[in-house]
Amino acid sequence: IPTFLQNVLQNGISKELNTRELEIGELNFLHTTDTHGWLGSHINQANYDADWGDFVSFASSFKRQKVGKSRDLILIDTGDKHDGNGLSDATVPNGRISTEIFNEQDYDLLTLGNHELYTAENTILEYYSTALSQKFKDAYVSSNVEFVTDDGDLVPFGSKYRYFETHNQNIRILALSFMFNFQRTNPRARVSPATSIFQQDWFKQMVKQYPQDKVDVIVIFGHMPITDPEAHEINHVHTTLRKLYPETVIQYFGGHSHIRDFAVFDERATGLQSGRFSETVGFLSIDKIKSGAPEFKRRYIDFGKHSFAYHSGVSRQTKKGQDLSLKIASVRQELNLNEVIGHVPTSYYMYSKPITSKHNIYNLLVTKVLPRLKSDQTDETKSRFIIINTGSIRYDLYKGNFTKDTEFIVSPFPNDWNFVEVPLSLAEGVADYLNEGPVLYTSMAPPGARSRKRHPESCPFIHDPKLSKGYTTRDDFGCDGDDVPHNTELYFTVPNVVQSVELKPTDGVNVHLVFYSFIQKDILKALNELGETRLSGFEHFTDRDCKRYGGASTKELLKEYIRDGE
Ligand SMILES: Nc1nc2c(ncn2[C@@H]2O[C@H](COP(=O)(O)O)[C@@H](O)[C@H]2O)c(=O)[nH]1
Ligand SMILES: [Zn+2]
Ligand SMILES: [Zn+2]
Repeated sequence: IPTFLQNVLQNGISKELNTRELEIGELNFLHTTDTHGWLGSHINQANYDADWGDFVSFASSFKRQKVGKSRDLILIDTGDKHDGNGLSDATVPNGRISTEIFNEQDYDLLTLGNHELYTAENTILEYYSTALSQKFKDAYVSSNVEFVTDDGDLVPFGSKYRYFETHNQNIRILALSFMFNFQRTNPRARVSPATSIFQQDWFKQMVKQYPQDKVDVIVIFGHMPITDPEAHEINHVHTTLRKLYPETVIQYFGGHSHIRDFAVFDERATGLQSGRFSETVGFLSIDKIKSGAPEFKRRYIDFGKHSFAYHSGVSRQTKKGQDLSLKIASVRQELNLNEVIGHVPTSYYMYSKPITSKHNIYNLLVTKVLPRLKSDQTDETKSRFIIINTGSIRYDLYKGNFTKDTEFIVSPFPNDWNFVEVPLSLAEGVADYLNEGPVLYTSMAPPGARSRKRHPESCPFIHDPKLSKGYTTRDDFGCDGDDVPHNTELYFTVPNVVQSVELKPTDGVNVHLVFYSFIQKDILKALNELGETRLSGFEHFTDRDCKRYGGASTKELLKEYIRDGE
């Protein structure tokens, strides 16, 4: 048999033989988060070859074939539904068409992420098209985010909580949803710190109406990391809830940090997080709910046709799923997402290669792409430092066609360039300051860059020719969470910012410090802290000193670089 066929046979068979089962219990959950517009599958990664039509088919077939009528299933999503893929970002406003596709999934509980809060148009779209929709008006919960109406009134963003009984076993569920303490909302929304809601009247009333003896499971789902080494927000929430409901099973579903994660909070409470970009469907089951000794099982399902067929026992799509896949394909055509702009000669990675490697995407940007930036506002005779936050890059750049979709996938944010003229002695210290100092105002690194180090020991290194690269997740239950075993991928740490430096033989001592408007507050903070320690009689820089630099976005510069070839 030809080698390629041997590989397919081996891989296919080994995948079947090695796929870890879902341990179905009394109460079961499927969870997605941080999908960021990835509803059309991953063309460059076979592990994740399912689209949203496949996922809609899977949920329905899994519920019918595996969960059945004697047990219950709850579908949950925890936000961040655009910014990162052409299907969402190539429309105005972004998410206009992808929201309709996303909402075809029959979620029982859903909420928003911080990416629904950066711009007013996204917030308004999310509120009216999903939170208030006929389909989701009972399912949409946000306990600490409020919407600002046209008249300036603050109203709940969906329901503050949801109390319901499951369809088959009448398990009594009390659901609340929290956004992390996100402080960059646009004027059409307000986020209150999660723990502040415990003092609010509606919450006290809810506890009175639904005390412990009226609730079997509390579900806390939201755009908040399950593991939060810096702020411990979810742990503070758990401490208060456990005081109010000392015996009740509490199940958390988190998001935002883009990792597969599972945490044990206590003997009756666990938390699950299900990755990013439709690479994962999180599965969780709870058994012996009323026994006082509940049993939790978790699984991270590769968002792929093999996994969906394996776990549901059905390989054919439902009619609804099939129609949705056809719609996704036609929307991709309509938006020209397959239009080839150039060819990427080799892959460039965010995490899998060290920042010094020419196969690291940040290395590519600072050495080849950012120096192409041309200002349309000022001269370029001065030396210049161009600083970007690494979180502005969202995905590896794979060898092969660079399409219109690739632009949005790799660098979706608009990112205007600003600059400030500063002494060289300050400019040369800013990047190190931002990389070594505390997180100032903006989380600048890519999501998940910090959380990967949660468990000091990682899982045993796997390198098996029969397996493909993919997630090998270590969590509080160990290293068997992923449904398909994969070869270990290396992860190298990513700094908060990277910079390109162009020193020119000019007589002046001042240089141009160029940066994204998105991180202006952090840049000014760094400059002023450095100025105070390094320069006597130093006067603080302010927003007034920052000017528009103009020029093409990183997305445009990268496209031009690829189109022009090496
Ligand atoms: N340069 C920019 N970076 C941005 C922008 N919006 C977000 N980000 C970065 O993304 C992550 C947060 O992503 P999430 O999916 O986990 O919410 C964070 O690192 C931000 O720095 C932007 O407009 N420009
Ligand atoms: Zn996200
Ligand atoms: Zn987020």
